[in-house]
Amino acid sequence: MVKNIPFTKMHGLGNCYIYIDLISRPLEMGTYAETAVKVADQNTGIGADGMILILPSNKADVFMRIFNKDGSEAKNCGNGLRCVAKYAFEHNLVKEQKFTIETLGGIVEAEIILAGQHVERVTIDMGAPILERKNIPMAGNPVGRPVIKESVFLEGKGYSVTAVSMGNPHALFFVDNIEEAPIHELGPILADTHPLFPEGVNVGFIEVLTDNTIEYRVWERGSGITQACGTGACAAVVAGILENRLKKDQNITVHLSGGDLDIIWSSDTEHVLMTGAATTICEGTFYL
Ligand SMILES: N[C@H](CCC[C@H](N)C(=O)O)C(=O)O
Repeated sequence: MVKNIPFTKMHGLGNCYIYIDLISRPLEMGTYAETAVKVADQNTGIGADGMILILPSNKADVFMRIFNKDGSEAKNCGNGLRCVAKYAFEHNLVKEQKFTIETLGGIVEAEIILAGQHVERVTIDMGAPILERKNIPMAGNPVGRPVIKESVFLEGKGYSVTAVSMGNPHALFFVDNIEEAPIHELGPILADTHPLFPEGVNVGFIEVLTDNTIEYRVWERGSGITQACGTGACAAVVAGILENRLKKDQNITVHLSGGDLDIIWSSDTEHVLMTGAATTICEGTFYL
């Protein structure tokens, strides 16, 4: 029996997902991973980088679950959090401009920034980055230490990598020219099945432009190259600070293919704050 599933397609700087509100309209959808693959397909589905579910939570105001294009579930999604926040506020799932969102990677705080009555931007307090090797997770030793500018040998070439988790894993490579970043060489081999990252990894490349602006590009675990990655932008700023290329407590503008994010790593709280746009593209019904 075909099921009609209402959805909202939204994007954060071009990183688009199919959002399904299971608070306003609880419904049985079968396996989420299979549905994510189906709706994300640009030929036989709606077309997106994945699917995001908005669910009730008993720990926060709402619960976000995020599935990549390949059906794999991630523990966090920065662009998704800003869009969930916008959706929840605009659909009266929350009453205040500040509220909490549960993710599999922990609970974050969202703050809606209004322009008149319009939700223009959203700030997410992403919490503290996770730096211990074993918690990225990344293979090798010492398990209890951060991975900063570690030499790795991949596909016959030497690279220097810093690893950061924002609830989901990121491998960060600094390059002199973002246009020449080896994204097609390293993305496919590292993102999903490399033994160095037992749960896969989002592969990010950064060019530092000034002491408060960087360019960032990404090959995402489970989705490939996307226009933007919010957790990746946060991880890139953290890696830049760990490598003494950027400074804490300073707003860093991250230029992504789809637009800019403002990121600060606060030394007071050790939390990373991410601010940026969230945009609704369309609403509709798909048939499952
Ligand atoms: N591909 C990521 C999830 C989506 C993250 C990204 N789209 C963001 O905005 O943070 C992973 O498997 O960890």
